[in-house]
Amino acid sequence: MGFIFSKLFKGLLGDQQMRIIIIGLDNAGKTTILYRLHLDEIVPTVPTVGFNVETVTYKNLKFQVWDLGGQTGLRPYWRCYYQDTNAVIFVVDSADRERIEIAKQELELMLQEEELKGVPVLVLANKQDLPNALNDQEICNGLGLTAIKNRPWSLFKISAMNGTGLQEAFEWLVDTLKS
Ligand SMILES: Nc1nc2c(ncn2[C@@H]2O[C@H](COP(=O)(O)OP(=O)(O)OP(=O)(O)O)[C@@H](O)[C@H]2O)c(=O)[nH]1
Ligand SMILES: [Mg+2]
Repeated sequence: MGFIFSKLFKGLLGDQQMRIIIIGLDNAGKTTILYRLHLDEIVPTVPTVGFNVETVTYKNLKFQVWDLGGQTGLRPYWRCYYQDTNAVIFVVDSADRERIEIAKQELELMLQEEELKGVPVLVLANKQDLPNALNDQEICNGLGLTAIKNRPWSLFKISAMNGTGLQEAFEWLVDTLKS
């Protein structure tokens, strides 16, 4: 009985690969975040054309994490990756004050997608190490986050560059996916 239970438990948690996609405007820091999660390292990046995908293991859970290119011409292709997605990480460059409205529009488009109905969204306000970074209240207002009622969501201030906040944010996501 115990063995069966432990196998079942492992099947539910240990062997299951959750699919996560990371989206957001170009230069937000998505690829930097992916490799922070995967290797706990800063890797030099170039703008992503297409995607990067890595398996991230955290607390006995395996995540297949897809990092999608965020340049204007690539954003229409995000929806090609939405099927069977368990969670979305939406990354914002907190110092990019000029484009917060564009980020909001892209977020809204994503939230309307039928394939992502009810899927949790983790919003990462990245680049908090920069002096002119918007704070969480400003990001929350800028993206209109309080209007999101039909899914779990949360906002975390992070810096992929120095690693602050990312673990706490990912912890929220894991707890949300487990519950
Ligand atoms: N200061 C600072 N710079 C960062 C941070 N995260 C990423 N960057 C830098 O921002 C630039 C863009 O990072 P990427 O990870 O390539 O951005 P991206 O969102 O993947 O961009 P696309 O692939 O074009 O969509 C790089 O020069 C990173 O080193 C951060 O937390 N702080
Ligand atoms: Mg990239």
